[in-house]
Amino acid sequence: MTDADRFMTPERKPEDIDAALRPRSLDEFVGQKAARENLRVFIAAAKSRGDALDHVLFFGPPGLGKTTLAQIVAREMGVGFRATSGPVIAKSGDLAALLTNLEDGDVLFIDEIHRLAPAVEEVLYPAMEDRALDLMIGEGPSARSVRIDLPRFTLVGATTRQGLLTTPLRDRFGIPVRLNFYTVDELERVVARAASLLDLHVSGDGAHEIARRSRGTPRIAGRLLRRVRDFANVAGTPMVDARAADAALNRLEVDSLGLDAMDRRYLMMIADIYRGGPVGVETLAAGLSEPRDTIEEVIEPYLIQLGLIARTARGRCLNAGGWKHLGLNPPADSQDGLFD
Ligand SMILES: Nc1ncnc2c1ncn2[C@@H]1O[C@H](COP(=O)(O)OP(=O)(O)OP(=O)(O)O)[C@@H](O)[C@H]1O
Ligand SMILES: [Mg+2]
Repeated sequence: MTDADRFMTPERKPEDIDAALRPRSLDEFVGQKAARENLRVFIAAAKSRGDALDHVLFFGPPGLGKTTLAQIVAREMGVGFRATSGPVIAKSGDLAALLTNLEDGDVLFIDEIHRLAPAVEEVLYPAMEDRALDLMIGEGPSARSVRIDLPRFTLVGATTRQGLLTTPLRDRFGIPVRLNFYTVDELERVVARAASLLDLHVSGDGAHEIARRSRGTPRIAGRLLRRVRDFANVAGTPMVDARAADAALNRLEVDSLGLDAMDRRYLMMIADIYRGGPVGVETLAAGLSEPRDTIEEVIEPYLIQLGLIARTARGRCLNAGGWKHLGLNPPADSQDGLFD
């Protein structure tokens, strides 16, 4: 199974017709309370000064609302929104063109900002710091550098890999915002809101069931809700309650913790072949035929959040909760159980 086939991956898929469910204001945005309240203050302050908002960096696992918040920032500031992404900007000239075409106050959103080419990144430094562009005119001995002033703008960067950002780039963001996995309560509200937008009747316990199996991720909650709706439509169920949701999610092979077949294969590999670990991530990647990045960015964060596995210096280990979830006992000589 490749990642593209995974139903529970928090990564974007074409079928997530996200736009309809995307909250459009800070008030509609559920969860991430600290981030939301801080943004509200910074936006109000910038507006009262008549200034552009300082540059913002959103980082955290896929599907938690980085792009959504970037759009909200522009809307709340009442400015234009231009979007691009790191790998798309091939040459420094492309970025220069984007920057010079901004209108006063605009938000420039760069998704996957950790994937900017180094030469392109160099252009961003003076742009972010001094609102200026340093261009080289001519070649050889007659070459000279000219400085062009840029309109005021806010750079909003998003990344799932904050650790891969270079220090000079990271330091130029005045407002770094970490997004965390959502609580079940918060996801219940995400599900209820999405259900009403989709005109679907979901009971409180139905929303709870979907929420607790959504891997802490609103994108997955939206996706599960759509699939549950399909089952409900075909079965003619007028109201999705916990039983209907549970039946649909079981058919999708999403287990009681929201783990799918890929997660269980990952856990089983550590349990079965490596007796609970430690085992290196490269070894797991080879064994599962998955890229290391997918394992580290997509599979592991939620398993760690649930306390099923631990990342240690010597490799990945299954915790007592991981053994329990698999319905297995750790081997008698295992060190595990000591650490959780
Ligand atoms: N706080 C929230 N409340 C309600 N819905 C949300 C919230 N955050 C995200 N969503 C929904 O989840 C989906 C994914 O959000 P978004 O695209 O912003 O994630 P992302 O962090 O940018 O993901 P990626 O890293 O893959 O780009 C969207 O459909 C959005 O409607
Ligand atoms: Mg995004």
